[in-house]
Amino acid sequence: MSLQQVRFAFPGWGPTVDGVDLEVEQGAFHCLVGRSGCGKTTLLKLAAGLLVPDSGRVVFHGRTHDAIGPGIGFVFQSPNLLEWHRVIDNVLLPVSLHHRPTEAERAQALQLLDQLGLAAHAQKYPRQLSGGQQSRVALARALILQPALLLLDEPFAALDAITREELQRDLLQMCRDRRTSVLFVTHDIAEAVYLADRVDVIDAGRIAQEISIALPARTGATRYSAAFVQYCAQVRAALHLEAVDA
Ligand SMILES: Nc1ncnc2c1ncn2[C@@H]1O[C@H](COP(=O)(O)OP(=O)(O)OP(=O)(O)O)[C@@H](O)[C@H]1O
Repeated sequence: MSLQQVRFAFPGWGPTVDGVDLEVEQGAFHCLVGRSGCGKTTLLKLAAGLLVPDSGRVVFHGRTHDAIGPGIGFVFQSPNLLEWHRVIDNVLLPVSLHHRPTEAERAQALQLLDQLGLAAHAQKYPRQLSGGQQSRVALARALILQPALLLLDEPFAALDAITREELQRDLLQMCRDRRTSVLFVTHDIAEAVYLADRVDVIDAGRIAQEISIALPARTGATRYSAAFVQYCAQVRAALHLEAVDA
């Protein structure tokens, strides 16, 4: 997926996205980091085709696209589950919009839930789940059609630190296994450095800096490594945040 010289302004306002070039290669994991209001969500909606650029192009699989199709999964900050559907049927929702799910598709949904530690909860309703479990269901729903590209807008922002770390680990694993390309918006510098191959620092609707992250396979120890701390410092500097002395 690539954004080429994308510009966008809300009617009556100055540019929110101001000439962005961004390329997400297959299997790559990119994080967009920036201050509140810098245009991250708008950029993600442009990438999804939920907004249309005033100029420039969004290209997905070689074509300019104009709507979220089966090749793209989207996860919002809140899980947005359908309260009157069981967990399994929430996961199968993107399938149900096209046809009645087959047994094979139900098995696939159950497998996804199993990978996310939710096999025992498939028949429950969303209100019977914790916030972290609901986020996992939203992730499973976004993955059910095996999208080539996953767009996530601060999906773990409302979660406690422990649940968040577990979900970050599971998300990385699932995207790596499927070679899913990811564009992930977050305010959290450590989250971005842990997840990303590349962090794009956004400022006033532009990419202010691109930072490639070359960490070995992420494990629990990664967050305490010198290289990890160094990358966080680099992102902080790009955001003009006060330096943290080692
Ligand atoms: N519908 C709208 N009409 C006018 N301006 C809007 C609209 N939606 C967003 N904006 C403005 O566009 C700018 C960028 O918003 P956006 O939601 O993309 O920022 P963000 O970086 O995702 O912020 P946050 O981190 O707080 O979620 C903000 O100044 C916001 O006020």
